[in-house]
Amino acid sequence: MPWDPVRLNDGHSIPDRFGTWKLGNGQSSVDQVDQALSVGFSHIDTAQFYANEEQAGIAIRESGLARSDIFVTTKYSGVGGLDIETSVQNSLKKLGLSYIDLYLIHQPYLALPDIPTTWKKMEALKDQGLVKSIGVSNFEVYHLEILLASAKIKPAANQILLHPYVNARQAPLLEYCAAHNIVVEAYSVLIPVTSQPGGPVDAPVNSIADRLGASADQVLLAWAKAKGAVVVTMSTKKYRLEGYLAAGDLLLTPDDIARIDEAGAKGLKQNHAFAFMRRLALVALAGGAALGVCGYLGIDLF
Ligand SMILES: NC(=O)C1=CN([C@@H]2O[C@H](COP(=O)(O)OP(=O)(O)OC[C@H]3O[C@@H](n4cnc5c(N)ncnc54)[C@H](O)[C@@H]3O)[C@@H](O)[C@H]2O)C=CC1
Ligand SMILES: O=CCc1c[nH]c2ccccc12
Repeated sequence: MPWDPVRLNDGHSIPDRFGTWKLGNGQSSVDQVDQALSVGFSHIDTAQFYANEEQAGIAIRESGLARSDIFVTTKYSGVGGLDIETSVQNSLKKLGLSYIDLYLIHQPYLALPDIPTTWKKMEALKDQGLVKSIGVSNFEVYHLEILLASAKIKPAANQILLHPYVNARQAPLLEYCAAHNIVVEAYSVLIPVTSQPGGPVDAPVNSIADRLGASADQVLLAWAKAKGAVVVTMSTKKYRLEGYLAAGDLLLTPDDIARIDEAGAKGLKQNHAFAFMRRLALVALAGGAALGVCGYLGIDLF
């Protein structure tokens, strides 16, 4: 049973998720997107920067799915210093589509010369029918405050980093987005099993996974869903993609979520301590090296 589509503030809906960044591992990008669509994903998340819009377009056409059954997100990433108007036309051409479902500003620093001017350009794309919905990515509360102060059209979504180790830091942003009816899309939700395994989140996630007969990645996806986010994830492996879709059925209890949140917050403190110790070690090393050089050169420091 796939995850339920989420309603955006402009009346459109955003369906099941899949990302396309860093496709590889021997399988062509076309095959990977093809595989995701055949497994049941209907949302392709790409970006100007990912340089795989053409492959995503081929896979969409090869899938034989109706355009209305696929939701395509792409992003203005500032590639080549091109402006938004030229970038969106290039993305449409590469994707082979007449419209994009959701167009995002990839990072706030790309909103040049400023956020209000850039957002006006985004609104014009929607008015022209080139994109159905417009949104942002990696925007923090103060970026959204600037944007909303002059916006005629609210951003439909904000795609942000969200996993248990950044949950506490991102909580005010999640609250702000909820209060303004902006859907949060979460990326890198699986960090505790990909690049930061072995941290305090592992114990609750694994014990919840055992109880539910699920995998750790499924529990993390269900955790992000419970936070109200639409998850953007990916895998080159078919069994993982199927597992991601099945995670839509996992029901975490409030206690499960609290345990993961608490463990995630501990991880942040440990990371600070680790970063401090690493900085201390680097200073000691640099000091030692400087003393050594001075000694070698015969410079008397004391
Ligand atoms: N807007 C933005 O700035 C960003 C957007 N994104 C989007 O989000 C998508 C997903 O981003 P990711 O960081 O890759 O997300 P992710 O945290 O969902 O990780 C996906 C990776 O986890 C691996 N994985 C899954 N289960 C695993 C397990 N049990 N053990 C080890 N590895 C496992 C998968 O094979 C895959 O490579 C991207 O493809 C892109 O579309 C990603 C980063 C930034
Ligand atoms: O999406 C993943 C990488 C990424 C995050 N922000 C930017 C901005 C411009 C290009 C790539 C990215």
